[in-house]
Amino acid sequence: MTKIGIVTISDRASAGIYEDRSGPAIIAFLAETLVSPWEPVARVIADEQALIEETLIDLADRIGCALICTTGGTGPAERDVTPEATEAVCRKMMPGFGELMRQESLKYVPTAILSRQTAGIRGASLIVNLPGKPASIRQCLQAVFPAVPYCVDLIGGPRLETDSAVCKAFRPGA
Ligand SMILES: Nc1ncnc2c1ncn2[C@@H]1O[C@H](COP(=O)(O)OP(=O)(O)OP(=O)(O)O)[C@@H](O)[C@H]1O
Ligand SMILES: Nc1nc2c(c(=O)[nH]1)N[C@H]1C(S)=C(S)[C@@H](COP(=O)(O)O)O[C@H]1N2
Repeated sequence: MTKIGIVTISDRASAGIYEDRSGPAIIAFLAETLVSPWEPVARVIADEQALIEETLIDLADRIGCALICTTGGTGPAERDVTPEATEAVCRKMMPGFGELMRQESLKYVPTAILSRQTAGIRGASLIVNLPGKPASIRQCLQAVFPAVPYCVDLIGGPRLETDSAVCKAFRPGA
């Protein structure tokens, strides 16, 4: 069964100060979008670079997640280090994901440019950063998801199938 990692990176959600709503929003989006069998592996952690790196490595190398979505820690504040952790564990960066997500987010909030969200490849795992705000999840994933299944194909991951009424995955030549 295809495993998908969901990592909420928030000091306050991980301390129980507020309930994590962004991790569940990622799971809800994937449940609506994917028709091939998959299983979420969710983690809620603090904004600590070493811990983020450890979690991403565990989900990619030990659990074997085809896709890992993070939420939170992408902004300019001192403790926002998710993009640094992502870059540290990835062999290849995929800057187009961040570019498209910021462009799309700008339709909703003028602060979209404050997110340094990016994406990258570690082994056969695609890691995608999302902002922390629960509402940003759908806005960002809807924009990039058409390219996700083909990206996962190209890195040797499992074949992800989407419900074309919700998200039309694009595979060149298919
Ligand atoms: N995982 C989440 N679940 C629910 N609400 C969230 C989550 N992450 C962020 N928010 C909301 O968005 C607001 C702004 O998020 P902010 O960028 O401060 O989050 P963060 O950096 O992920 O969290 P923290 O500062 O606790 O580490 C928060 O005050 C909260 O209302
Ligand atoms: N779609 C969308 N993108 C968004 C936002 C949002 O509400 N919706 N918030 C912005 C804000 S206010 C910040 S500070 C940055 C970084 O958020 P993070 O540190 O929680 O990841 O994401 C930005 N991108």
